[in-house]
Amino acid sequence: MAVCEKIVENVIVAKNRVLKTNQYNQRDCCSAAAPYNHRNFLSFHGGKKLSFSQVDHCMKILVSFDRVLSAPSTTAVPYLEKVDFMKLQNGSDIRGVAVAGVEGEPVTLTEPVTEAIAAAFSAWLLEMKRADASKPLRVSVGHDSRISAQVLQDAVSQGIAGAGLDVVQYGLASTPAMFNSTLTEDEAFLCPVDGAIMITASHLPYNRNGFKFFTNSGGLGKADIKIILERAADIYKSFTDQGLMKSKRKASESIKRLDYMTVYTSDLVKAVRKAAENIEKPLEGFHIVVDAGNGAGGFFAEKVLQPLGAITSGSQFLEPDGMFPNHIPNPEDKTAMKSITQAVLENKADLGIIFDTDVDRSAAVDSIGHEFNRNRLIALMSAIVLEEHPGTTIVTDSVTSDGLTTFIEKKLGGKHHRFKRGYKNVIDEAVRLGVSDLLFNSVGEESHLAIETSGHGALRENHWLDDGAYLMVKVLNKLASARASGIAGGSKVLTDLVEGLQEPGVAVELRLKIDQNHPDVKGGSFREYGEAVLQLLENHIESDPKLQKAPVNYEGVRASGFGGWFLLRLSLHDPVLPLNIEATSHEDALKLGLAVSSAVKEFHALDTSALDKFIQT
Ligand SMILES: O=P(O)(O)OC[C@H]1O[C@H](O)[C@H](O)[C@@H](O)[C@@H]1O
Repeated sequence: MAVCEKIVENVIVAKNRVLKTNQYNQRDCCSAAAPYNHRNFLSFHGGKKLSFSQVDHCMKILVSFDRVLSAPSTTAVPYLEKVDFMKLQNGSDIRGVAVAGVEGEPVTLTEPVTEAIAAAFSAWLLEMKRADASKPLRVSVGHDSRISAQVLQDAVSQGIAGAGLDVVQYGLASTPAMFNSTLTEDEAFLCPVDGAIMITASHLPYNRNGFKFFTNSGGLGKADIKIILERAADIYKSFTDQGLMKSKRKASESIKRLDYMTVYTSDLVKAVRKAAENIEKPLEGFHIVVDAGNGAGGFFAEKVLQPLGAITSGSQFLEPDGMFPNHIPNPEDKTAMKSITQAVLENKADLGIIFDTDVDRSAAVDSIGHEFNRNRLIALMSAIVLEEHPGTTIVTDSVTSDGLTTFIEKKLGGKHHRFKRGYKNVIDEAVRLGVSDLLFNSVGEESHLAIETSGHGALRENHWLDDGAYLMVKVLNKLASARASGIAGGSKVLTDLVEGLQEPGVAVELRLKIDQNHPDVKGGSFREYGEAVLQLLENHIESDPKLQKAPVNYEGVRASGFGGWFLLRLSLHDPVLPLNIEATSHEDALKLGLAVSSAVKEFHALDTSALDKFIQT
């Protein structure tokens, strides 16, 4: 165990160095949170995974070390570090670094920060629901498979309990299940809850984490997240040792734990059975492999597919592992798609299904290895939805292909509304189209599907819930109903649905970074700088007869030419201008790349190396 002694020594040195921030954890070393922090830290100390017995041995030493250090103070908490809460906003989510050890990425999502955010959400919820004191509001808390999940779950629970609300912990859960818990009517499961918090950073690396918030009206938007973070900053400043201990005590006395995923998964099972005229096992005999990428989606094989009769052997990476040792859990990721495709082919399966870490994104693979992700997933879902709702509008993100528009409009008879990037933007737009209320600036246009190339998708029939698992339920319904009506051939029915979709020979996304420290940007914002780049590009297009500006476009600059198109836009979150290019041939894609390159060359704070490299190949 010499290795443990060395590690413990390192941990103690590290803990001493960061004692100021760590005192939060050491207020009560006997709580569940303190040893868990160590387990978390130890398990991944130095980037190497230790065995369970090594971790246990180190834990014993460290817990006694904590006993010596912990001496609860009754004064204010001067050791809490200054935090820029607004930097934690990531569109309609909150994201930060929750695990130390990656160079240049200091921890921003500490436990006190997390507790303050949860307390701020609780205060926001109390106002929204205009709650009276007679019946405390309930908030459900779930998490994905990240290694920081337990620590943050404890801190979130303390924030909620400290604000006087009831906490219901679901443990490992999916993001859509958390939203669903605000809609489920089942008092035995303490549902519906008034608010839900999902602890996740989706497909981001292991050291990150974050929060998504829901009420029965859906996920919170940007404006509400801003309000919550502003309030969290005030709460954080006013923390006292006594107050923090009180919230911890309240949480330990009042937390309830429930297996809500059983309710959610049985809803999915019921949805497939209902579509199959109440056959108990409509997927009997189908061989379907699932790839959960070691995220939270492993439940789909055992709790959805198997009860429906499917064979799931060959499914992979179902067990949660927050280090994501096999591939990034993200259907947009090429390696991830290659992995599930290989699993389908090796197992001679009928279908493959892949999820991201928190199961709000998904994709599929047919029996011969064709991928249904990005434009092909949208085409497939559009075909399914347009059979049910002829003529309906399909709302998608901005990076969808021209071929998809032709497919939806000419082959399927629907309308393609290409909107902005961002799943929340896409869903909100689909809702806005359908609401017949002038106040919402509605156009009274029917839409049943809002979907992104990222694999996020929401259906009107499912409360506009952004749910990768429900998208796959629709795919399963199609498989089952085709067989019930005598069509053999397994997933060929799906492949046939997307026949005629024109696919580009070349499709790339190049991400051009804006250097915020460059003298050209200093003093201004990267957004302003990015807007200036886009403006100049637009002027270039107008003076170039070989390029045509897209007549309708909601973000960035999109133009057609050379048998293809490009879109340059500002990233939703980062100081980056993502450039998407699609063309029939590599030469044409290069011409499009060159057009962008020559337009933006004067912008010295824009790192065009990815584009330069593309052009040179
Ligand atoms: O604008 P980008 O940096 O390309 O990021 C855009 C993406 O950000 C997040 O991952 C959201 O979950 C996606 O809905 C969105 O499409």
